[in-house]
Amino acid sequence: MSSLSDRPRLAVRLLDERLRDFMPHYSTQGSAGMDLRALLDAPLTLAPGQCELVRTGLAIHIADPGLAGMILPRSGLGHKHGIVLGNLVGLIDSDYQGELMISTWNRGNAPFTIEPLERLAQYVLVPVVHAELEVVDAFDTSHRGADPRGTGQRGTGGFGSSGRH
Ligand SMILES: O=c1ccn([C@H]2C[C@H](O)[C@@H](COP(=O)(O)OP(=O)(O)OP(=O)(O)O)O2)c(=O)[nH]1
Ligand SMILES: [Mg+2]
Repeated sequence: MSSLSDRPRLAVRLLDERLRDFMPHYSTQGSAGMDLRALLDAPLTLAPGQCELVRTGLAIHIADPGLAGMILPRSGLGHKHGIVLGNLVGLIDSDYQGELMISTWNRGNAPFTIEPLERLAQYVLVPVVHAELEVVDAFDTSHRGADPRGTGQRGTGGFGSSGRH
């Protein structure tokens, strides 16, 4: 487990004073994400199929290109109420300095009301590796991997090429 001092320190701007009492945090020692709250002045009802961009009131400048942020749905809202993300996953660039916005989509079949400052989604910090693309004429043939039972070849097979069972 990383000690507090080992953790990357991210600069955060609070774009609304209400956030001062509602800073995102890891709710347990093992939490992967910090919940993001809906910065709303009044309850927002999303009709089935409706998608709205919801403010968080937070700008987080990650700065380190070896890191990125991800905005992910909360499983309870997604599974029980159909409240997920209009972009499915939000990817936050390390050089983004704007407000974190949550594209909130009611994919369910009943209206759902989001309350001001309700925890709406979660923010996960992830490592990123930048690649250099090198153009080649052909690839060495690829195999399924180190598993000795994996006798087949992958090659260009995909999209279910290995069957279902
Ligand atoms: O759910 C999201 C997704 C993105 N962003 C912000 C941060 C991110 O760094 C920026 C751009 O996101 P992305 O690259 O996914 O969107 P784009 O449509 O490619 O926009 P751009 O042309 O600005 O890159 O928008 C959010 O606030 N919430
Ligand atoms: Mg982009």
